[in-house]
Amino acid sequence: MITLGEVDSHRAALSLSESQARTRARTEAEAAGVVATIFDSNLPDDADLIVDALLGTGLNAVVQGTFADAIWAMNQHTAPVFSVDIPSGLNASTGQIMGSAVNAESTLTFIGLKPGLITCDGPDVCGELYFDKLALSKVERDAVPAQAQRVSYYLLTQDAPLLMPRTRNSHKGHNGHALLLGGDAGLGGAISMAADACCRVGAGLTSCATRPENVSVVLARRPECMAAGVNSGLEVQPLLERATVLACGPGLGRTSWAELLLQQVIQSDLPVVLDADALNIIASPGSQTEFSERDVVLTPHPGEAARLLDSTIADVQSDRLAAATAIAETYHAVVILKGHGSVIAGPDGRLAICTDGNPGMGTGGMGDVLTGVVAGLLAQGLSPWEAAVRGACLHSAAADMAADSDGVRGLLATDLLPYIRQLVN
Ligand SMILES: NC(=O)C1=CN([C@@H]2O[C@H](COP(=O)(O)OP(=O)(O)OC[C@H]3O[C@@H](n4cnc5c(N)ncnc54)[C@H](OP(=O)(O)O)[C@@H]3O)[C@@H](O)[C@H]2O)[C@@H](O)CC1
Ligand SMILES: Nc1ncnc2c1ncn2[C@@H]1O[C@H](COP(=O)(O)OP(=O)(O)O)[C@@H](O)[C@H]1O
Repeated sequence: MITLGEVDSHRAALSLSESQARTRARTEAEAAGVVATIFDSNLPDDADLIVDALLGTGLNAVVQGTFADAIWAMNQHTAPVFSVDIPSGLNASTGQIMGSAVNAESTLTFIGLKPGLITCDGPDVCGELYFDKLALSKVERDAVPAQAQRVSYYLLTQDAPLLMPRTRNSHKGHNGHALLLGGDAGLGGAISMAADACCRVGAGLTSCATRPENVSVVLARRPECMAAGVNSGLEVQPLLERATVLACGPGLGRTSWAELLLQQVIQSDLPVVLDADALNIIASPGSQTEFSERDVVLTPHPGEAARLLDSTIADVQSDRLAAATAIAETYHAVVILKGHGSVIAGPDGRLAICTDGNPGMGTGGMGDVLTGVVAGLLAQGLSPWEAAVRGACLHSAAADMAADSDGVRGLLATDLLPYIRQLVN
């Protein structure tokens, strides 16, 4: 770990402007023994550490000119780069690289953890992240309102377990009955994985409504799950009457069969998780656009989020917090905007960013497992916000454990299941 003391003793400074603040910074650096030179496209070959204090949290435009040259030079140099507050070129609010950004070995950020450090491209460029609240008092720090709460499985379980222990006298009826709907032709795996995850997170009973040809797929994978083949809304009705929580979307497809199932789900007043094609269908013109009287969790990936907002994936990724908030407000639902640094947004404006997870999760079926996890947590009585925050962290932390055990590449959605079970206990 690089400490500030070590940094002070190294010769590394860039001087690009003569503004008052920079002049003062340079004066103080020189007083501390730093040799200041005008940047001329080259950095000293013999530097053994580069301190990047070039651009800060106010950056809101693409990096150009000498600044871009300096970032390029730092990234080409063999010495490790230590970024002060934020890697230059990274947008502190959104985590977007503004044209180019420093690839830091480590970043020491001050006073507050900037959302851009933990979502989108932030984790890729900030390296090891350290935090210092400086010498500010709590009153001074509280004067800078936090944009979002950082959440992780570790942080959530520091003082209490993720889920309350069960009473000895509890039975399956106390742990909820989740009904999962989806699994069009050829997509039976999606609903089957969601159901398995729902069972493993601890739902008392798990049922599926799927295409008749997928019933055997679900039962072969998880005989504890009850699977019904459905062709019409009438066949869904009795299943809805037995359920306490719904989830709809994994492998649902976009046929009239899918619309028929979703219609039954929308008409119910049970708590619900909507994912994948259920989101694509509600995003289409003339569909249901808000759920103000109901407990609803929407779990879009950036592609689905773009459809919900009638926007583009690039727009969603350019400000993930704003996109998640816009969906939460429009649909009056809790939203998990998936991807690295999943953003959880509530219709009341609450925001959290999950810092668990790894790129091994970029494989088909991972989101289907998350749907089952969140449904299983709702079934056990968590509020939509708690189910979304705890579900996202539990899912990603399980993926981290699986990746720690056998590596990132080749990680499969079903590899998470034994770890999910460990983490809920
Ligand atoms: N075994 C099974 O049965 C499985 C069944 N499945 C079922 O298949 C159905 C179709 O689902 P789907 O998500 O593959 O299709 P779709 O909504 O068009 O999304 C793709 C678009 O989204 C984007 N995108 C995604 N993530 C992103 C990110 N992090 N960051 C940025 N962009 C991201 C991506 O953008 P790109 O970057 O590629 O342009 C692409 O355009 C659905 O019912 C599902 O349940 C799957 O679950 C797999 C296993
Ligand atoms: N690089 C990454 N880092 C952390 N989490 C990731 C990463 N890539 C994907 N994920 C997670 O994996 C899941 C993928 O969901 P989704 O795209 O809906 O998959 P699918 O539709 O195949 O089931 C989400 O929970 C997402 O947050």
